[in-house]
Amino acid sequence: MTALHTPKAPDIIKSNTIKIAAAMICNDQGKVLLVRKRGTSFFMQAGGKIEQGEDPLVTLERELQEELSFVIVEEDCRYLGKFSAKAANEENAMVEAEIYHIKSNLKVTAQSEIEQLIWIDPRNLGSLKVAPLTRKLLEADVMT
Ligand SMILES: Nc1nc2c([nH]c(=O)n2[C@H]2C[C@H](O)[C@@H](COP(=O)(O)OP(=O)(O)OP(=O)(O)O)O2)c(=O)[nH]1
Repeated sequence: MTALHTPKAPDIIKSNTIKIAAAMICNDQGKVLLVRKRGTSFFMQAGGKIEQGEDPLVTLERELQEELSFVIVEEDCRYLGKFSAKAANEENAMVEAEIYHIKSNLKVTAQSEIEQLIWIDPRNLGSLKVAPLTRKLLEADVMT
């Protein structure tokens, strides 16, 4: 009889990695836009899952359009890099994110799956419930 293979921690992490593209949208006052998706409690960056073989910027364009009716202006958008953290809304999963910095002073409105959006001061998160990836990026001050 063959023994059942019990996955070790790194296997679990590898098989439960959610790949996303997300935006760090900042305005001239140094505020950052965060969203809270319907039925969830964490505030996070707008964005979503990258489809198989998709260019992350194409993912981000689609997600920002869907979530905020926001159209990316190429010269205001800068790739910051790939970052990972524990996933916010799922047990035992990691999120691996392609992060883009976007400068914008446009008034945005929550669409479809977005229940709430807020502009926050990244130096003063207070007791706000912020997703681990977003907290990591804000604390690392990746925008500067
Ligand atoms: N957009 C986004 N998702 C994040 C962040 N941090 C984090 O853990 N996640 C997690 C939450 C979800 O488990 C997953 C994103 O899934 P989603 O459901 O929002 O993406 P989506 O709109 O493409 O989803 P779908 O309904 O089309 O499947 O990544 C973040 O900062 N931004």
